[in-house]
Amino acid sequence: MITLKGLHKTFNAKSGVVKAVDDVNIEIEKGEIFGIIGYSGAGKSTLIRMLNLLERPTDGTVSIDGMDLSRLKGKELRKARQEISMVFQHFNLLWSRTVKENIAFPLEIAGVSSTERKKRVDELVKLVGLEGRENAYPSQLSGGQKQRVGIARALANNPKVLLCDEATSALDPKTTDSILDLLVDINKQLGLTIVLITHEMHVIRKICHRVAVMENGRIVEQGHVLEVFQNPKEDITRDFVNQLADPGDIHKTLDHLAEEYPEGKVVNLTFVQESAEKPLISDVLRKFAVDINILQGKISQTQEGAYGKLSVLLQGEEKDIQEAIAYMESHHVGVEVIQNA
Ligand SMILES: Nc1ncnc2c1ncn2[C@@H]1O[C@H](COP(=O)(O)OP(=O)(O)OP(=O)(O)O)[C@@H](O)[C@H]1O
Repeated sequence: MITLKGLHKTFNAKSGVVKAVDDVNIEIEKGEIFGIIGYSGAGKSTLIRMLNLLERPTDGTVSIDGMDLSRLKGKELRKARQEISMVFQHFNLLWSRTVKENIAFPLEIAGVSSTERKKRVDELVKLVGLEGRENAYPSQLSGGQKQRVGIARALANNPKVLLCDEATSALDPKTTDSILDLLVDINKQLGLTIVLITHEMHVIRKICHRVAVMENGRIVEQGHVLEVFQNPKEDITRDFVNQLADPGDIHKTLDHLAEEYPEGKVVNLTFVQESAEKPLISDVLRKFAVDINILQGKISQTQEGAYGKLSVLLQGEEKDIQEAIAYMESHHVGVEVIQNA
């Protein structure tokens, strides 16, 4: 549905030429939630702004449903843009307008009659869960409610694509989750294609079907979320995946264990889908002469199934440990020896 081909954007800054986006090629399917993750300065904002031509590519094409946006100008471009809406990190609401007046704004611009507008605003208020707050001003709303207004406004003209520019970065974790749940609901109910940019792997884990990792303007890795989580190829991707493990004091624990059990092996196990739901640890304990000490673990859901990470200390003869590791690998569990004491 969305095809980005050979996309480049260079800026002539005072400090010299900046390649903000460098040869990006992505194909996004209809109805999919596609996430682009990267650190600050990676080029995410520039890339997402090229999807609705807020930023014009220096080179390459952006096509939506086969239509090359980069060729459109004036009226045609404005019309095409109605199909590609955007939600912003800092909401970008009109502070002197109430919730319903903010949501009605894009309908006014599109020339929708006042009766139709009222009907549509009522639907949207319900859709985003803002009943009872219609007449409030943005300053009277919580961050999550403000973003709900932003989402309702973005959906007003029935777009085909919703672009989310760090839509939850200004929100606390609980509110972030409620907004992410809302985006999943909308994606399912309306079959809307969602493209989001973020620096948080939690956002990718919770709602995306596929992910692209961006570094220095380039997409260095992309794929289905669970595949990328289980088998990250690039160092930067591994760093992002490790955000999910919440290591806390794990390094201190590892040092301590290394001293106490010099014959042990600390390993990170990664489980996805079915392997996350099987009693693998008890199987290993039954079949092999090893002891397992669980150091930390977490299991969470993605759009495509369960994803679990477990750090354990394996103790026993080297041969038995190796056999246990081979057994786990043969059951589609990722095994990474993180410390060879
Ligand atoms: N209008 C501009 N003029 C000059 N340089 C720019 C411009 N916009 C972006 N850049 C540069 O392009 C690079 C990518 O910026 P971009 O904002 O797209 O990254 P990002 O991944 O979205 O980071 P952040 O989350 O911090 O916004 C940076 O080096 C930035 O300084």
